[in-house]
Amino acid sequence: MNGPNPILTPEKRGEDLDSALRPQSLDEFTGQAEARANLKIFIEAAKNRGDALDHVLFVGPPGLGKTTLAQIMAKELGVNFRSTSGPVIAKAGDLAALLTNLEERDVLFIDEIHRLNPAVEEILYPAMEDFQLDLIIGEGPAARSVKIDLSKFTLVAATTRLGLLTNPLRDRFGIPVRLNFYTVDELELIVHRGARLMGLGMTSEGAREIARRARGTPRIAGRLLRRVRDFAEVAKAEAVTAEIADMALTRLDVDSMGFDQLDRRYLTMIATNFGGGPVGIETISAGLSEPRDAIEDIIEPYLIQQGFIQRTPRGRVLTGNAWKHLGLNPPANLVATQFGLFQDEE
Ligand SMILES: Nc1ncnc2c1ncn2[C@@H]1O[C@H](COP(=O)(O)OP(=O)(O)OP(=O)(O)O)[C@@H](O)[C@H]1O
Ligand SMILES: [Mg+2]
Repeated sequence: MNGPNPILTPEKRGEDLDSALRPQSLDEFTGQAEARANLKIFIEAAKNRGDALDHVLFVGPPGLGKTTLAQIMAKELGVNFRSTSGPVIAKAGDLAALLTNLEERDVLFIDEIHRLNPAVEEILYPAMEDFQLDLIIGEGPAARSVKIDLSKFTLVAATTRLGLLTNPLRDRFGIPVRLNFYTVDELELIVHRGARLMGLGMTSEGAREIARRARGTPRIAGRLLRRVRDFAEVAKAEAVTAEIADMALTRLDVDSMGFDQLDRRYLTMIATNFGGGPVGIETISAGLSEPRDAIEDIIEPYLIQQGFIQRTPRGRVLTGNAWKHLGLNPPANLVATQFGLFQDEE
């Protein structure tokens, strides 16, 4: 198999599957403590003032809970939740239709806002700032501009790539929120909660094993949990033990670090074809036959966070951790610099 394993990628596929485990309130939401604490205060304050919450931008890798938090915010604010995504809004008129249908203080969620068409983005600026639409009606000499007042709404947007947002758009969000990979402890709680909701027996060791191998991502934890449940059921086990979890995850090709086949192909290719790097992203993309976006959005953030690769101006470089994990010998110059052999020899 060449492409990413659908169970293991943090990309959203079969979102309906995920939604059963989706937390429904800020208190039910595990992890992201800082973001949660801040949001709680801003929501409380907006509610007390009877005002719309300032616009919120969620930034972070796929599957960390951006959509979930956006839904929770509408619930906690007690307002309607309307949802769309950047690539779906083809023309300015599509966005205008959405905006004019919003009620006072509603939440409009725009996923993948970095993929908004520039003509659409133009009409979003005055909508966000002055709650007004500036529309051009008609074409040529008959064209005229009209202004339409909008309800005071809250735009909640999500992106995996802050760097792809234009500055004027980025500046219009009063509340930027960065989501980080979850700790193993947090994922363990999420696995326990998921197991409880599924009516599945779970030992702490079993939950820990799944949590350790979920790539810091609740969406992956949820998917691994479902597959582990299948194994547990077939084995007629009362509860998921570390052994059952390990057996299931090993079968799914999730290694001890939680890396899947694609992660390992990425690391192995840089090691064996490029001597550990530096190697450019385009070269990696061609070598793996995977789009550059997918590599930058899905594979690399976790490898960087775990200290397996570094992004340098000249390209990606494997660290000592990566060589060790692959069971390969790093080239001599890396040994010298990263393992501090020169100092040792003195
Ligand atoms: N803190 C959490 N606690 C428990 N489950 C969570 C948490 N965050 C996310 N999840 C689970 O992970 C799934 C994915 O979350 P969500 O769809 O919100 O991610 P996302 O950041 O919007 O991803 P994408 O960038 O791909 O849109 C949810 O369906 C939910 O079941
Ligand atoms: Mg989402």
